[in-house]
Amino acid sequence: MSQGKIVLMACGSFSPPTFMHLRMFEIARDYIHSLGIGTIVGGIVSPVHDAYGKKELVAAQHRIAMLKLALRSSGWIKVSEWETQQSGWTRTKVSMQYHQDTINKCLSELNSDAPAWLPDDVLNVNSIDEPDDLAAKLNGNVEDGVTVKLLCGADLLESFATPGLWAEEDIEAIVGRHGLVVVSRAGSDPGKFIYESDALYKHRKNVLLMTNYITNEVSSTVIRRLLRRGESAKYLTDDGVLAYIRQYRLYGALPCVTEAAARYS
Ligand SMILES: Nc1ncnc2c1ncn2[C@@H]1O[C@H](COP(=O)(O)OP(=O)(O)OP(=O)(O)O)[C@@H](O)[C@H]1O
Ligand SMILES: O=C(O)c1ccc[n+]([C@@H]2O[C@H](COP(=O)([O-])O)[C@@H](O)[C@H]2O)c1
Repeated sequence: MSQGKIVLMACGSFSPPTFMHLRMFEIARDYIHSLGIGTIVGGIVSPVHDAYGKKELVAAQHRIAMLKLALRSSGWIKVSEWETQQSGWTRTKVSMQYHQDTINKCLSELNSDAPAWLPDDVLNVNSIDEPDDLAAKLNGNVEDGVTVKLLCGADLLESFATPGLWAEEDIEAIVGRHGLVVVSRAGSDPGKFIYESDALYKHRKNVLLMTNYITNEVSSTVIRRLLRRGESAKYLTDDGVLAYIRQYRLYGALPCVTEAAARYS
């Protein structure tokens, strides 16, 4: 059944962004399209505030600049600076609600200012109703407007069980009111995790699980490790991101030994 217009939102550190962070948007869009369970009208990457205080979290201005470099060829995924501009860390539920409310305000009020993070197609949302959506709307199965769903990897889903990290009522609201789209690695079992959580099990219709069969062990940790050892991180993230890291000397990156050798040989 169609779930109407969807904007996928990924939250995290993105320190630095990897190809996998962005690849998961493409995987999710294809999957949702192929099942005919909604129309993806945009994607938003929302880097966390500096106050989140995770190890090796470089300043938001750098993480935003790197994300923009990595996304310069994307027509549908935008970076939202909103979380990083607040006075402190914002819980994910609050951020999702803010982005959803702002999108729907832009859609309903012709003269409202569109924020820079608004994906281009969102404003065409009323003109791209698909037959399935129209039918579902007529049957009262789909609400007008856009729903922001949380796009995440299985590790973020599993962090829901870390004692004291997420508030129970926030998990309930994120899964119940918005919905989750989880990209997991072959071999991990997020279905079991959902089964074992009362809140997730209750709203399991709102959790879409996708297995990414293309090996995807690339993480920010891996890139940082390679860089501080002076090894090549090429093809794990955008060349522009790597050039930016070197320009601003982030993550203790050493000059890449093999690249330098190739240049002078
Ligand atoms: N290889 C991957 N496959 C699927 N999802 C991923 C992958 N890497 C990161 N993600 C997801 O991207 C989002 C942002 O993650 P985050 O910024 O913590 O990246 P990370 O690479 O895991 O970082 P770090 O290595 O610094 O912990 C999370 O939802 C996370 O689950
Ligand atoms: O909203 C919450 O309660 C909450 C609790 C823990 C983590 N989060 C979010 O989850 C993301 C975790 O990012 P990372 O890099 O630690 O995997 C980051 O965007 C946090 O704001 C959110």
